[in-house]
Amino acid sequence: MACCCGYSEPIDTERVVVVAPLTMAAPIKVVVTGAAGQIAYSLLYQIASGAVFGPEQPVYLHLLDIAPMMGVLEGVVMELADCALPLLTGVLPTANPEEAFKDVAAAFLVGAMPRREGMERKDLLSANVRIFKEQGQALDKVARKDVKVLVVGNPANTNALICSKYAPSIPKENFTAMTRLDQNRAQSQLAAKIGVPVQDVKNVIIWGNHSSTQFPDASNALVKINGAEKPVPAAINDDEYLKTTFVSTVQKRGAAVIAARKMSSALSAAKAASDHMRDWFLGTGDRWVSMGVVSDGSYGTPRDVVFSFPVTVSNGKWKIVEGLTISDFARQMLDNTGKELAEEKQDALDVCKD
Ligand SMILES: NC(=O)C1=CN([C@@H]2O[C@H](COP(=O)(O)OP(=O)(O)OC[C@H]3O[C@@H](n4cnc5c(N)ncnc54)[C@H](O)[C@@H]3O)[C@@H](O)[C@H]2O)C=CC1
Ligand SMILES: O=C([O-])CC(=O)C(=O)O
Repeated sequence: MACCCGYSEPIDTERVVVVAPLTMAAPIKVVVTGAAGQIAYSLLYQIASGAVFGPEQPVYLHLLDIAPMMGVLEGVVMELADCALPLLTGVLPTANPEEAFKDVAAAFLVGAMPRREGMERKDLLSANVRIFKEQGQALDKVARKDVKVLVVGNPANTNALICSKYAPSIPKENFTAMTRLDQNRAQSQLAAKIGVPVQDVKNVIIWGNHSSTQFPDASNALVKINGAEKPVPAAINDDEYLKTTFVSTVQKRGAAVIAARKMSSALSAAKAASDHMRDWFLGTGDRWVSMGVVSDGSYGTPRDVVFSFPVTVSNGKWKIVEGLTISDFARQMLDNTGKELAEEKQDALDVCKD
């Protein structure tokens, strides 16, 4: 029950020095890498404004980038101050991973080279995977053991796997890769096709790799039409579309944005990163979301690669949705993306040997 001064309980002013309203939790430390880059420029505001960890959770932001970007990062720090955000209790800009990861509860690993037109994301592997080896080692040394790590930098699934491998003291379940942008793209395509608001479509799945082999799967998706829930395949009534145009549009959306913008998706990537981490911290209810997680072999997928599955989240723990029927078409798609992930893993391990 709130009392007249706005605090949740009456305060004994003899004993307590109040520096923040008692309804506020203690601040959590959150790191964003690649903090001087494109995605971070949209993401930082979302984190600091309360959209990710909730309107009652203050955050202390650790911003990591490489030494030559410290000047640019200074400008970002100025802008964060100029936002005058009540939940932002402090900012630490740094080029030192061990300083950046110290005691963090959440890590957005964005910093990595983006692809240019004509490249596949796995072409970034040799350049980027070493970053995730080094950052895994730093997380292992200094982060909280319950840190939730979201890898955004490409190739995201394999980078997340490598990061986890080099942070053996942190549970594997705490490392995830972002396929939420693909999920959001898929949901948006389906909503437009059916002619409903995007929030009325749910349970579309992204299986596998955040690459052009991913399988956007609408076979279990539901849509609300005139207040009643209906399977998406019945609402669209065009299996050929769902197996071809829908799949390839989502698979190639990143490349389409690069062709148009000459730079890769950033606004939508930041929104997806916020969605992913918010759902991981605050839960999903019975809604399914897609996350790249270390595979336990569910649905006949290769073990020990970071594979995107449908999950639900409660109490900060994700759980793979079980018992879905896999059609022959889906089987082929899952096998194909799983094979690519197994190959990427081998390539990444070879790079990390040096
Ligand atoms: N998983 C997904 O759905 C998506 C992933 N991406 C990927 O996210 C990554 C970042 O994209 P943008 O922000 O657009 O790139 P950007 O080039 O604008 O920014 C990247 C930043 O990372 C920094 N950086 C490089 N090495 C670093 C290191 N070792 N430690 C810390 N920072 C480092 C760079 O200096 C730069 O400031 C790319 O790999 C891109 O392909 C982009 C969109 C969606
Ligand atoms: O396409 C890219 O390189 C960036 C990305 O991962 C995406 O937009 O999905």
